[in-house]
Amino acid sequence: MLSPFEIMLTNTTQGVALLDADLRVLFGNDRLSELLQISKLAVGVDAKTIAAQIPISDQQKLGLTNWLTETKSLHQEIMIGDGLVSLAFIPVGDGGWLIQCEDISALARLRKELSDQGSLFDTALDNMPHGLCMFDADKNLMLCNAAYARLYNLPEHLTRPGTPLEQILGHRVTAGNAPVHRETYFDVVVEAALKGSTANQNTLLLDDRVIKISHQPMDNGGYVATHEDVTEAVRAEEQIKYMAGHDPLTGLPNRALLREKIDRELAVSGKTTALLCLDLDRFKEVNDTLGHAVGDVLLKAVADRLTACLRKGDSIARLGGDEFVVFQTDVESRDQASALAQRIIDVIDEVFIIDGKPVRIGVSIGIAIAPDDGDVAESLLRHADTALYKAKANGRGTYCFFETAMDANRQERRELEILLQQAVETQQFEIYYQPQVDTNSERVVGFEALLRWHHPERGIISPTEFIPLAEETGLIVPIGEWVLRQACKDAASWPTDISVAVNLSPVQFKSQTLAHAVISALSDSGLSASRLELEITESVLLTDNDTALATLHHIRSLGVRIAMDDFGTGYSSLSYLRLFPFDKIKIDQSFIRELGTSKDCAAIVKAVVDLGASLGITTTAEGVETTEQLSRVREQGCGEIQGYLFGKPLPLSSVNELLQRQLPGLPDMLDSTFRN
Ligand SMILES: Nc1nc2c(ncn2[C@@H]2O[C@@H]3COP(=O)(O)O[C@H]4[C@@H](O)[C@H](n5cnc6c(=O)[nH]c(N)nc65)O[C@@H]4COP(=O)(O)O[C@H]3[C@H]2O)c(=O)[nH]1
Repeated sequence: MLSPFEIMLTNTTQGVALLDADLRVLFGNDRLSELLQISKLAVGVDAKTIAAQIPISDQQKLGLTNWLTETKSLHQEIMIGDGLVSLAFIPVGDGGWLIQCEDISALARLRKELSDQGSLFDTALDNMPHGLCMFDADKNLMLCNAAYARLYNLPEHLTRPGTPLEQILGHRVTAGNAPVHRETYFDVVVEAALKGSTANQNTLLLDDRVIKISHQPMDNGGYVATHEDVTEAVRAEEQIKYMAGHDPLTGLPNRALLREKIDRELAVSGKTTALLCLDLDRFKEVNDTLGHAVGDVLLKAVADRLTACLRKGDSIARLGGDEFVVFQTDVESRDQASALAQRIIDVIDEVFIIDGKPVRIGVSIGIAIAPDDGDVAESLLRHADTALYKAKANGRGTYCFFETAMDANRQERRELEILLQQAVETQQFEIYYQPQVDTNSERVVGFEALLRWHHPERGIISPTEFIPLAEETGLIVPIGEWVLRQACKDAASWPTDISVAVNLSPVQFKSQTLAHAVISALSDSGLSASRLELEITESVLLTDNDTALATLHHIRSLGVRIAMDDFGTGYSSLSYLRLFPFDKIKIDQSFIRELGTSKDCAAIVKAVVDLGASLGITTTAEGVETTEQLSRVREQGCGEIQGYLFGKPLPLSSVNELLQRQLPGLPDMLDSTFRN
């Protein structure tokens, strides 16, 4: 009969055995045999015999036997088969021993899981690109990862849990990577985090790095923080911001930044300020002839000279191309703005030496005064630009203040620009032809094509009004090509001894398509090249001389004649006669008008005619209106005449009519119908 004690030991889930002082079994339950995977325990068996049966390695067995020999209390975990058991050897009162064995496989699994998780967590933490640290409520380090240590170059002993924040900071101060404003950072941000406030901020370090630090309070009264080196991102952002507000070539602020500055200034100061809009004169010529690289160097040099003209508080910007703006603050009177404008004109007028070559440009300036001409950047800029337009029209190299009346003119010009664009699209043009007459025979030998714009509401608009605009906007290129094609087509239907003269704008020479347009107009119309005459003014040869001359030679080689128009009105008409073999000189009507009154004019006309004769060039007198002028130019020896006396510019239908009347053998067919 088993005692209650034996019943309890027999049925417990633990393996249990009682040994006497000689380590012989007094009692052992089946659970112990099961856990140790040995045969049932018999009373009196020696513990060492039992140990020898346990299926463990010999080394483990030896360890166990040694321990039994030493008879010391022991608590050990042993792997037996797939399971883990905990084995305890506990002394009991009379020198005997209690063996207690428990299956701890489940606990081991749990431990393993935990340890796996722990190492996973450690791996994740140490492989995080950002630094992470946790501090407790007493500002002692709880943990930090490798990135945190790397970020601040912390030695290993300062990354151990328990390290005070003060020590870490002390090291960082010495290493030169503490926050620049460390009092603010530690006293304000860290203290706030310890009091439970979330914080997120970029912190500038002494070594110029920017660290994005996020603090999150924890339940234990401490905080967890992530530290990320965002130096590159912040620098890139700063760079982008800088680029958005600056001109990359000169480094000057751009329009957007200047507008911001002006608006800020105007909103607070209430003082008089001046806005000067600058446009470089002849810059395009430099760019076209010397190349963009020289143009760029010139713009930088201009920026430097302009900057040197400014006082403290003034600002400058480049709006693009050759346009600059100067904002002059604290202007006591208009004179101060005038003085600055004149100073700028003078310094830009001085020769620039670029790549060892002298380069001369100039500058035109439009000035708007705030608050009189506008109290926001937008309107000031617009008005200064309007004044600039006027300054350029006044002859460049000057400055001009904005006046209210200018706005209306500008508006009108803008409207005309839109209308002109529409005119090109809907073909509102017509060519009128003005007869050119042989002085001796008084017979028509050709016609000059003169463009007319029929606007549906405004009626006929004069070419003197729209040609300059067409040149500025570049519309002269399609318009000019149309004139060329149409004039050749019309002339092809006239008698073969009648030629047609077409005006060419300097802008057309820049388009590179001019020679091709001439060839195609001739071949499409079937007009012989010798019946086409192209009239150019000396301004064609003023800029980019070589390209224009090459185009002219190309066109002349086709058999087309080239005439110099408005001769005498430019500065160097005579010198251009040496540059190119012109076929005709057209003496400007201003000389003809004064033939009767000015001796000088008569002398000039005579000299030009003689010069033409010696060079084998025909001379045409333009603007002959009276019989007196006719007899004088005839006396001087002009070969051809053009003017209201012989006929005003006529529509094509009237030209055909006129030509029909001019039958061979009849000297003067220009009757009054065509003269008025
Ligand atoms: N007072 C007076 N004037 C006379 C007399 N005889 C001719 N005229 C005018 O003088 C201008 C002569 O043409 P231009 O000097 O080439 O000057 C032309 C020319 O530079 C330009 N133009 C006209 N058509 C074209 C064109 O198709 N292309 C280009 N690029 N320019 C053109 O517009 C200018 C003005 O043309 P229009 O108004 O037709 O004015 C014409 C003509 O009508 C006269 O006896 N007395």
